[in-house]
Amino acid sequence: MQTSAHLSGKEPRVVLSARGLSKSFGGFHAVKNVDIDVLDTQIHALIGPNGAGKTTVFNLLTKFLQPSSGRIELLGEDITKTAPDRVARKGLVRSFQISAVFPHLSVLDNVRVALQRPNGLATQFWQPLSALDRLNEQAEALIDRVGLHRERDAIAEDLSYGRKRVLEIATTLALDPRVLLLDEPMAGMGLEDVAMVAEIIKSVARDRAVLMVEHNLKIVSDICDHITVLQRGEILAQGDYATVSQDQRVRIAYMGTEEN
Ligand SMILES: Nc1ncnc2c1ncn2[C@@H]1O[C@H](COP(=O)(O)OP(=O)(O)OP(=O)(O)O)[C@@H](O)[C@H]1O
Repeated sequence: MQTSAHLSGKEPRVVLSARGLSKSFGGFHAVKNVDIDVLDTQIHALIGPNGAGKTTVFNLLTKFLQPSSGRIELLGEDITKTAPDRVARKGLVRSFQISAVFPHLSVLDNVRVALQRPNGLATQFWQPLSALDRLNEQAEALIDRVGLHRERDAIAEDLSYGRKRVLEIATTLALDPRVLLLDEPMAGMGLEDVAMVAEIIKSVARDRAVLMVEHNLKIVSDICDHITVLQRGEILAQGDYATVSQDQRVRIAYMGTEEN
């Protein structure tokens, strides 16, 4: 796939990297010696069978878990020992599950509340929602960007599952992350919502990096520039889809067959 950076002839730079990342739970090595580079303007997929260590890698990168060993850098800065809230403020943001959306607020109000944070209004949460009116223009632009304009005034809990996930992505984008981590963003969606979210992810990756855990290989092949395959906590293969899908070890480990 041609990213905007490729088209402009500029090599995308590494914005998030890990070296020798490992995590043990008791004597069990859930993640072993993982090296990963996430590049700006690229969509990077983390795939692998159940229990491969994908969620643990996400938790390590966002510092929800402290690594047993290894080093993590965000925008060239060592964040190995940085607390998760500071990592988020530095621009590495994970899209949370639907619980992050306020169910009784409208789509517009959810986005306006999310926009408070980058605008330094976080301590004014107790004020009436009308205090957020100056964020309306920005909120409308974000709502348009993710294609929720028709649902602008709908109450979040009345949205379909797919639209709730889109709203969740919008509230995460309100923080303007440099690196966006998405955990199975299309899980449980119908085909129409999958196609829409794929387009949203491609669009948001034009000016940031996206790292996503994804089980659906069709989605991975359609939108991801780079793929890291994990198995039993270790990297089995890395590269573009053509490279990893031709790898015999990936075929056996991930698909359980050398065929296809
Ligand atoms: N807190 C924990 N304590 C003990 N073992 C854990 C813990 N968290 C994860 N594990 C184990 O580490 C391994 C990797 O789990 P992880 O959830 O990272 O895999 P995954 O690739 O995300 O799997 P799935 O696709 O099923 O979500 C699994 O064997 C899991 O049981």
